[in-house]
Amino acid sequence: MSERTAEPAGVGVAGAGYVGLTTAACLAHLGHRVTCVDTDAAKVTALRAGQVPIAEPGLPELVEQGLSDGGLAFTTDLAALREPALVFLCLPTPTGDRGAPDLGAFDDALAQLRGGLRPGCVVVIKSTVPVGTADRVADTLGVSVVSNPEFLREGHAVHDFLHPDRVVVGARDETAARAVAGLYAGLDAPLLHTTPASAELAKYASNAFLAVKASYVNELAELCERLGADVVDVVRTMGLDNRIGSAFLSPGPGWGGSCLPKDTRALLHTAGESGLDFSVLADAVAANARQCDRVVAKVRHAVTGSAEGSLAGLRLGVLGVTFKAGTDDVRESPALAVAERLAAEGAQLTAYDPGAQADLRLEHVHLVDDPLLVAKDAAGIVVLTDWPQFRDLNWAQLGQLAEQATVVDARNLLDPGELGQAGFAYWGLGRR
Ligand SMILES: NC(=O)C1=CN([C@@H]2O[C@H](COP(=O)(O)OP(=O)(O)OC[C@H]3O[C@@H](n4cnc5c(N)ncnc54)[C@H](O)[C@@H]3O)[C@@H](O)[C@H]2O)C=CC1
Ligand SMILES: O=C(O)[C@H]1O[C@H](OP(=O)(O)OP(=O)(O)OC[C@H]2O[C@@H](n3ccc(=O)[nH]c3=O)[C@H](O)[C@@H]2O)[C@H](O)[C@@H](O)[C@@H]1O
Repeated sequence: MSERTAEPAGVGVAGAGYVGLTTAACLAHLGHRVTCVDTDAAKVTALRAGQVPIAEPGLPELVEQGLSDGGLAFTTDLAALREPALVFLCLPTPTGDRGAPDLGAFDDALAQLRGGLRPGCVVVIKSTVPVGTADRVADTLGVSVVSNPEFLREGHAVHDFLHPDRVVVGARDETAARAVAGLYAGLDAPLLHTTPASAELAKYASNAFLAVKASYVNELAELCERLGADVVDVVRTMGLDNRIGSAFLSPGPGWGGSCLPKDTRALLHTAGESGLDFSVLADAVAANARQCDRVVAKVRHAVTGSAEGSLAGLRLGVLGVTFKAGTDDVRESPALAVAERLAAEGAQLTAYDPGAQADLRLEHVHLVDDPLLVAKDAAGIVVLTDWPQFRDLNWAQLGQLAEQATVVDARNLLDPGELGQAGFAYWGLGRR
């Protein structure tokens, strides 16, 4: 169903990744005329043919719709951003030196846009960038700049863009703020007008808070194990308190992905530069590294029967390589971090992931397209990503194929009772 409500406006989008492509396709869906520019020629060619290179539900349909009704166009030519009244910057900001974001791609685009934007153009920063960037961009480009950070989750990108919990517009210029807010007029979401600095910091603060929450629950799971409590019951009890909320309370092999790790590093860097020892956040990051160690230790113990056992030469099956369920993204995947450590101890790893891209090749892991192959002759199976499909596998059959029916469920995804009935020794997190 079309959600065209606002006045059509010419919009340019620089970057056609998770955020840029979603922004472009969704704004076209909302009735705006959008030109999306990416320097990756192969990506642009594919997009022009309606091929969406990332796994995001609903995105291919919106791209197809935009291409066919003419509301959405793709190009490699940054000069196409001279015409639109609003230009979104959705460029990558990966980790650079000492945890600070690497703004190389972002600044390259700025250099190309300098002097080439139409008078009165508003530049909108959607990339996650350090506090002060909007003001710097305004000085560089000589136009109004609005900070409008994005909060979508991978795997839910279209849904989250069209149904956001909030839209934040950080601007010094009231007219520019109104122009950006107007783009979202068709959405039912609280709109916050802030300074650019507050909008920029709110983005980092949100991701960092999620990271702290996930690290808290991972440490809590360890405590549950030591005290003989069940973390599933403990977090269910916590989550029913509205002040805490039930989201982001599942223990796992650590939090990863393309954003939480880099954004926590960036915020720690910013805090450090300003002289603040943001120790709560630093501890959450350190706890995340320990979580990988814990899962590796648990696998060692479960599979060899001893905390000091050797994994050398043992075949292990791995379920999940993406950083979470519902995505094809393996950037900073905790599953791969654990796999790499297991491989370093000499284990031979065969992995299955329902979301991994067909051409994905991994250094330490043999990827297969059938979960049964993961179990074959395995000394143990390790669940590292929370794909719900793993619950529905024929575990009795997996148990028969395995040399040793042991499962380490590093996502607490499976039902221990059912696994027991299927003949497995079950090892979860925080629930022994
Ligand atoms: N991935 C996510 O879920 C979210 C990401 N963000 C932030 O959004 C920004 C973009 O992230 P992603 O979309 O994940 O990145 P991505 O890596 O998926 O996409 C970036 C795109 O920009 C293109 N590009 C690089 N340099 C360019 C240039 N000079 N001109 C035009 N295109 C260029 C690349 O070819 C690529 O297609 C980052 O700052 C990230 O922190 C914010 C919220 C969610
Ligand atoms: O800035 C970004 O890029 C985005 O980063 C995260 O989104 P995303 O990276 O898609 O991933 P999440 O769903 O937040 O999961 C992050 C990691 O935490 C882990 N996690 C999450 C929840 C939980 O209870 N336990 C847990 O271990 C996940 O498995 C995953 O490894 C934020 O949730 C988005 O709001 C934000 O826009």
